[in-house]
Amino acid sequence: MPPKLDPGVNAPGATDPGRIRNFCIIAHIDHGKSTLADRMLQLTEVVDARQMRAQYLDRMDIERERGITIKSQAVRMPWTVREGDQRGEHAVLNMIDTPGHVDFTYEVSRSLAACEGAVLLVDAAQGIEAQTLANLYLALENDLHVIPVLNKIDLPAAQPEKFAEELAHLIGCDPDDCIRVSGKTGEGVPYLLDEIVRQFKPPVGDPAAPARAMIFDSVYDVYRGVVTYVRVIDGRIEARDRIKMMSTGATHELLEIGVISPEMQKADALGVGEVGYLITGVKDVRQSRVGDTVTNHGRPAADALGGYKDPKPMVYSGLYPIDGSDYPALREALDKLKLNDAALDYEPETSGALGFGFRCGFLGLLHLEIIRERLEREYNLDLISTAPNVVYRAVLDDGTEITVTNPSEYPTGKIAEVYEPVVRATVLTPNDYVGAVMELCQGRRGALQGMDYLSTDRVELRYTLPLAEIIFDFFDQLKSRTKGYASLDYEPSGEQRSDLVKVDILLHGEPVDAFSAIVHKDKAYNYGVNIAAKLRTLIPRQQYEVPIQAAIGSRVIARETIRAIRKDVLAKCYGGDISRKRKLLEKQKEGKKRMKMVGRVEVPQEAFIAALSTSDSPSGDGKAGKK
Ligand SMILES: Nc1nc2c(ncn2[C@@H]2O[C@H](COP(=O)(O)OP(=O)(O)OP(=O)(O)O)[C@@H](O)[C@H]2O)c(=O)[nH]1
Repeated sequence: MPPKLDPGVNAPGATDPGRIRNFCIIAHIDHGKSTLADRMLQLTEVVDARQMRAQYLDRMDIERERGITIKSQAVRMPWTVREGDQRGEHAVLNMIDTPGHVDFTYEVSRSLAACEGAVLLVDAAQGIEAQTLANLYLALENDLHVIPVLNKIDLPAAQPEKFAEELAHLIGCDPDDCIRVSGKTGEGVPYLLDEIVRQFKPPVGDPAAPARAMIFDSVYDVYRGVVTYVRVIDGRIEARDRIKMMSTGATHELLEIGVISPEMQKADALGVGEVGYLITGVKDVRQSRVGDTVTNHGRPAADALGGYKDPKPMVYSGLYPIDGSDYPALREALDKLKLNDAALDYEPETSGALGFGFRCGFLGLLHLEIIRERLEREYNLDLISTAPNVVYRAVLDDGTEITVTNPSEYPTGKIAEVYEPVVRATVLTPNDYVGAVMELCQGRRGALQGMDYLSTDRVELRYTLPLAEIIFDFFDQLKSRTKGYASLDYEPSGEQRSDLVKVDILLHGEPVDAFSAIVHKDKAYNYGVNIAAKLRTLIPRQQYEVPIQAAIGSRVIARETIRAIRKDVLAKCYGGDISRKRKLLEKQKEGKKRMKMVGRVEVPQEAFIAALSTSDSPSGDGKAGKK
């Protein structure tokens, strides 16, 4: 690829900040962010038509297949204004791609903090959705200038006039200020690039001050170690500097710095307002954390930039290899994934039912799914994951506080108070489904905080909901009750005191740790009945009667019984050859090996997998599984 960077005034490290525009594109999922980014890469000639492939910036296979962006990237694009009074002006655009999913809100907020402007992209056939709003609020909180853009105007179903009204109403501008584009055909995109130069402010910073750069992403590369993406706020970072991470004080030798356009290109320095990458040879993204400030070791800045937060897992789940001998392989795979994922947290745990595994912490359900899929796909592991749970804080009678990340470790008795995490959720729905949405949220212990009409047929509902109630099938339920029209976004919003209990499931009097769940008192009965009924259909009959009980402490709340059978494999075999009998007995023994012994009960591993893999949630409104 020929370098497209102007070696003169626009060279990295020598660029006048006045020419730079740092921006991001924010949009609801599927509103066409990646497609628009592709068109921009092409129009600015950073990628030529021959090399263009769809979603150029989404590098991970899983991302490409699912069409979602997980990791943000930054691309430097030269652009010469084509029209208007600034015609002919050379600019350097840094497009910072932000992840689109709620699990990664913190990463989104850091990417936004690296920009001066945001292109708010809305599908002209769909209109505003929940994530459009959530992202807009985040952009406004970060003081970004917002350019409203309606995308997909080439679609016959597009209604740009209608949605321009809605969008203008939302951000308080004139409907004519909404730029209309098609990321697919490229229509309107050059004009949008011109407007980016015109409307967004160039970065400001003190070139003479000690260097300060904010990390907005860091990724692990097998060949190069950790690649850290930064935006320089003040001063200058030179290729041979020794740098210091301000949150930990760790120092590193710089091996390389440069910009992405759209592949890595080495540079001598990065100056005020510039966006680029650093490589130091560290092998673990934890040493180069999103939100941290990089400064010069020899001449350090006095204060770090604000906004740094440690990533905190919100959802926990146990991951167990189906084949116990894969345990070391699972450990190795997790160690590798951790290098690239500062938010992944795990520690070994043992389950009576599932054997050796790991308790893993994730940012949310999508994060869990991605990690699980990568483990299965990239490392060839077959895994069972236990039902995800949130983190509870329990205060005991004697005032001790404990954090519970695993329901089976929930203390029995002596609990004074329990707190569970809550989220602030925004649901956008057409008018007709308001009732259905409210019913769902109420059923999940939601508290209505407010309701606004965005237009005559679109309503924004704001709820606080326990996180535990939405991590299972809330989104699926929302979609099915609104025929797919409602959209959801949420963000953590502290914790609340709740009436929670632990429900244990006992097989033949022995608790099965993998099925313990912490649920609201009112839903405990449903959960118990559902799981007991499901297990009854999944566990084969044994030589003796096996009770399945659901219990809170020592109080049994539900019971099912697996009736006894007496299977005499030799029954049909009277007389005859002894070797035939032996063969039958051997065969029976083989079959028994595949069972797991849980206490005195033999449970086929498939029963666990089946019982854990349905969408039935501890919120208790799922139906018992059928065989
Ligand atoms: N007709 C038409 N389709 C478009 C246009 N832009 C995007 N699409 C289609 O819309 C779908 C979603 O586009 P993406 O670019 O993947 O959307 P995205 O916002 O990046 O999605 P996420 O990365 O999942 O957030 C794809 O099938 C695109 O082909 C457009 O201007 N016109």
